[in-house]
Amino acid sequence: MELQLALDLVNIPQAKVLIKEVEEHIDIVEIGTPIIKIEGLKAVTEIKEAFPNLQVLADLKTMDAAGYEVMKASEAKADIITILGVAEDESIKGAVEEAKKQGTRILVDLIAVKDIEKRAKEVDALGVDYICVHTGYDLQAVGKNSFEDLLKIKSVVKNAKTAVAGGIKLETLPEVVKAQPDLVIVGGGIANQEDKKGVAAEMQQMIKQG
Ligand SMILES: O=C([C@H](O)CO)[C@H](O)[C@H](O)COP(=O)(O)O
Repeated sequence: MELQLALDLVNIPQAKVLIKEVEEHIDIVEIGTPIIKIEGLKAVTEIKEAFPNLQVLADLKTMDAAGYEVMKASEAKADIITILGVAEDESIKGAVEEAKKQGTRILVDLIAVKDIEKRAKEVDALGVDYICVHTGYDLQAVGKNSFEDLLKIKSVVKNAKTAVAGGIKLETLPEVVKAQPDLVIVGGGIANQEDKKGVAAEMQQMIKQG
């Protein structure tokens, strides 16, 4: 099981300060969709160059022109790139094909997918690397989480690694760890805490104990 820190509501200099504080306790750093929209793919390049030992995920949430976007994010030094599960199969196939050429990996984000099990099975057959259940900020705001969805995909996904994101905190992490995803994605649960390093260290320990 790996820990990914998601950074969404910061700029590049703020991201660097935050990563420095917790880098020894995380495996992957996510350059979130809002950062990429505001700063561009140079955010991915700058973070990878500053932290070469961390894997960097570019949260593009690609919906179309997938091969092209994966090519550009790979050239910007991303290790993992996200595409939406609601995208067409052709887009997901294009993303997988380009990632193979570039030596990068694809994470499918199932945000807004209605039939989670059906779509997880379909994208698993398309050869993606990770399949992620995700309750976005706007559904978290009305009290939803992804824990049941994680159990659903764990029962059908055969090839890809499973991932979970959306409002995970230190208090809810034990429930997540019990379901044994391959990747746990935490944004505000670390980034918005006073003692970021302490929280990341505790999370890392829980994840390692599995
Ligand atoms: O992907 C995300 C969201 O859609 C905003 O871009 C977040 O990175 C993801 O939800 C993890 O962040 P938290 O929910 O704060 O843990």
